[in-house]
Amino acid sequence: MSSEFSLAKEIEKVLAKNRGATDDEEQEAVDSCDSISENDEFEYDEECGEEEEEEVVEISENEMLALLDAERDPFEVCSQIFDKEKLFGDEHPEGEIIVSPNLTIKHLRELHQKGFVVIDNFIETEEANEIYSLTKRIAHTFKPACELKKSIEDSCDDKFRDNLARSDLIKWLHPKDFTTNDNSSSSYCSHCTDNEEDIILWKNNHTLRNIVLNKFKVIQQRLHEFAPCIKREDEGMELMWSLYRETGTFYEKHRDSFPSNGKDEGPLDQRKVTALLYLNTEWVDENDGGMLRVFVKPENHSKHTERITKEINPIACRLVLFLSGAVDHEVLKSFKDRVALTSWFS
Ligand SMILES: O=C(O)CCC(=O)C(=O)O
Ligand SMILES: [Fe+2]
Repeated sequence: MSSEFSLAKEIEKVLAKNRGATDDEEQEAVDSCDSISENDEFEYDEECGEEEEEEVVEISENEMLALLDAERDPFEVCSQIFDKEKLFGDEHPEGEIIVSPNLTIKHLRELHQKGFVVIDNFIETEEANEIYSLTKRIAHTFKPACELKKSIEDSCDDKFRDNLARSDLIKWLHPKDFTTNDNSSSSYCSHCTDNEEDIILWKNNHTLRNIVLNKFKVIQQRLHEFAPCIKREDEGMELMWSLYRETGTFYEKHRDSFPSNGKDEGPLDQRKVTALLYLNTEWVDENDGGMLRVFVKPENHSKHTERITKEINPIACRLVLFLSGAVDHEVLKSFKDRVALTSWFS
C-alpha cells in the first residue's frame, strides 16, 4: 500500500472513537499525535503525549483496515471516486465502449455498484498465448515479489511486510518501457537483472506493447474521465507482470490500499482501482487452482461489514477491475503456471 499521508492521525482518530471518545477528545488525541512521523505508521503510543508508562500498541495493516471498516463501509467510501452524474447521466449510454473492444459504461457502473467487475475477451486468445509463452521463456528474469518493493514507490525495507504472504514471481513494467528505444534495464524495474537479449525479447514485443499502451494506459485515461481523482499521467500507474509457478504458488488474503474517496476521506494518494488481465491459455478448470477469491458485499447486505466470497477463474483474456481500497482478495494455490498483468491506478 502506498502511505503518503499521516496514517498516524487516521489511526488515532479511529482508536479514539473505539475507546468511546467524544469528538473533542478525539480531536485532542489527533492533535497530540502531530509529532508522530510517517515511519511510525503502525507503532504508536496509545496515550499520545504521556511520557511515563508508555503503552505501545502495535497494529498490523489488517487490524488497521478492520478498524477503519468498522467505522465506515469501505465500498461506500471507495465508490465515491466516481463522478456519479457523468457515470449515470444520459450523456453516456450503457453500451458505450470505454476501452475497445468491450469495456463499456455498463462495466464501470457495475464497478461502482458492486466494487468489482469481470470483462471477458478483452484481448485476443493469440495475444494472451504469445505473452504466456514469452513469460515462460524469460521466467528466469522474474524475481520473488516478497523480496521486492511492494510497489514502485515503496521503500524496500518495509519491516511490516509479511514475506510469507505470497510466493509469486514478478517484474515491474512501465509504459515508458515501450515508448523509448532504450534496451537497457528499465529504470522502473530497478531490480531487473535481465541480460540485453531478454530485455529485447519483452521490450520489443508488439503484443505486450499494445496491451500496455492501448489497453492499460487507455483504461487509466478513461477512468480519469469518470473518476477525476485518478491520475491521467503514467506516474499514477503501476504495472506488474506476475508469474505464479505451478507448485502451489499463492497470495494470502490482503487489500491493495486503504479506503479513500480521493476527495476528503481517507488517504488521497492511494491506489483506487486494481486492474488484472489474465493470460492463462492453458488453464482448464478449478483443478488448476490459481482462482482469485474476492470478498465482496452481499446483494442486500444489512450489516455493512458483511462479506461473501466469489471465486474468479484466471482464464485467458479476462479483465477484472475492483476498488483497491474496498475489496479484500487472495490468490488460491496455483497448480499450473499462472500469468497476469496487474495495474493499479492511483
Ligand atoms: O493475480 C491476481 O489475481 C491478484 C494478485 C494480487 O492480488 C496482487 O498482486 O496484489
Ligand atoms: Fe492484490
